Amino acid sequence: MGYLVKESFYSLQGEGAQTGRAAVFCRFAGCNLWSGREQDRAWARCRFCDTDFRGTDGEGGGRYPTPEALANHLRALWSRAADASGRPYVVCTGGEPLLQLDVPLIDALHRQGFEVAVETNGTRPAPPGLDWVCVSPKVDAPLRLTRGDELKLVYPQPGLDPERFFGLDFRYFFLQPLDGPQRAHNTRLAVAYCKAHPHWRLSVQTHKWLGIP
Ligand SMILES: C[S@@+](CC[C@H](N)C(=O)[O-])C[C@H]1O[C@@H](n2cnc3c(N)ncnc32)[C@H](O)[C@@H]1O
Ligand SMILES: Nc1nc2[nH]cc(C(=O)O)c2c(=O)[nH]1
Ligand code: SF4
Ligand SMILES: [Mg+2]
Repeated sequence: MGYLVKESFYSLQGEGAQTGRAAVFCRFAGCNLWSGREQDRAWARCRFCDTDFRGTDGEGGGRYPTPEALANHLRALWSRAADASGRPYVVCTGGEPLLQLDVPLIDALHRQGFEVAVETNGTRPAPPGLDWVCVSPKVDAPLRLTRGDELKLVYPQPGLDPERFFGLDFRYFFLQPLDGPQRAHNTRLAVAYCKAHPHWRLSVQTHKWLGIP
């Protein structure tokens, strides 16, 4: 079967606690909360997605038949651009990466020297061995992954009170303004929330401002 990847690229982590860090991004195809088709968005369980994750037609996308094939490809993206001064860092995202990311792939990425991060909606348990886990809960989906490094909540989500998450086992708690037509308004709401509840920090999607992938 192999791993279905929409695209892969080298950039800077734009969001959360690792913002500004050089990273290879591996965007897996497919998600369990939305088909990725615009005509399905209105009744999807996650309706605000800012990402095209359908198919394998993006740059560096494709079907990678083995863990080694994908890990080698991602390491080549790193080595082509980075010197030896920093630890190779890969961010597995999507779509929903935990539909595909498994222990053999994590092991292959570690053998290539990578620190392995994941961006997940938290509806599936995480395989062991991940070095950085970012969970981004969605109001209409069950949260099964209740520990990790950062919890990054898109805000606001009507019916979802951030304080519901605050007892969970994470090192950082971020609010990320919901991007879309109301982004400016949502950013003001998130800023106000972080000022009133200082255990929350603001996560700005810096790559969108910088115009980088
Ligand atoms: C495209 S998702 C892929 C990973 C995973 N499926 C998830 O939802 O966490 C990557 C990150 O972008 C966030 N995101 C998606 N759409 C967004 C939007 N319209 N505004 C702000 N953040 C958004 C997600 O919540 C998640 O933290
Ligand atoms: N630069 C950059 N940082 C990111 N952090 C999370 C991303 C994602 O789409 O999961 C993302 C992305 O697409 N680009
Ligand atoms: S769970 Fe993540 S990838 Fe899936 S639709 Fe929502 S934001 Fe997009
Ligand atoms: Mg993104």
